[in-house]
Amino acid sequence: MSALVRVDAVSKAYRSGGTETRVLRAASLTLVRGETTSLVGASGSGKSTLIALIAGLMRPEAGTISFDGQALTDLDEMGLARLRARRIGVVLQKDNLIGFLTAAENVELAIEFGGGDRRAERARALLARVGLADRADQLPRRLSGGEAQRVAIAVALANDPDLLLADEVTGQLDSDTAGDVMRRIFDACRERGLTVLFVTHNRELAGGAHHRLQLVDGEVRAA
Ligand SMILES: Nc1ncnc2c1ncn2[C@@H]1O[C@H](COP(=O)(O)OP(=O)(O)OP(=O)(O)O)[C@@H](O)[C@H]1O
Repeated sequence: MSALVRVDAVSKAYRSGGTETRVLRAASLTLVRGETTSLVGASGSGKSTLIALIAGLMRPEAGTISFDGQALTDLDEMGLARLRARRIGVVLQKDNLIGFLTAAENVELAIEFGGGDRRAERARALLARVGLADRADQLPRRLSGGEAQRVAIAVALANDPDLLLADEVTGQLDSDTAGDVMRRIFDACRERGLTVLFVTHNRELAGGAHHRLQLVDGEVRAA
């Protein structure tokens, strides 16, 4: 069991006005290479904060996060952006797509950021993989919620990342569509050796992961 990501004793608080909200207190976790990990926790418990820290979109106040042996604190903003573009796919609850670009163009842009070639061809192949070959030329507003999230998965997988971070990707979907979206994520994990961390409020979906974690009082525990 080798670790792709190690989060060690990470703390984070938000300050706005004169008040401080302490969200994470010495939170630690390991993401095992090629395996899925689910993260549950009450609303406001810090799940999105933890995802943002692992994605390098935010920095912790204390503690360390390492990705494939590299400490994120050793990277500057450009280094973090490059790491995200090439090795980490992120899918959020909604609004993952650029509204004035078609599904295919959204995927092509991600491939371009990652420095990839054969963009049009690869974008269509990725969309076909998530069952959307016939929706490639649609703008996001013409897609259903489930279709838009599947395009977002294609975007996140565009550069064949090592890690997929999925923050409540199925939160707004009915349970059949949610199951379908998660199945596609699990398939990618199996087929490509992708490592996945996904946040969900759905206990059944959480139970399908190799490893199950929960956030309680700012700490990560086994669920
Ligand atoms: N930018 C911010 N400024 C101030 N407080 C914030 C900020 N972002 C989040 N918070 C607060 O930090 C806490 C944790 O937020 P976070 O979004 O990480 O929780 P969550 O577990 O993902 O919640 P949910 O399940 O509702 O999405 C909440 O109390 C939230 O109000």
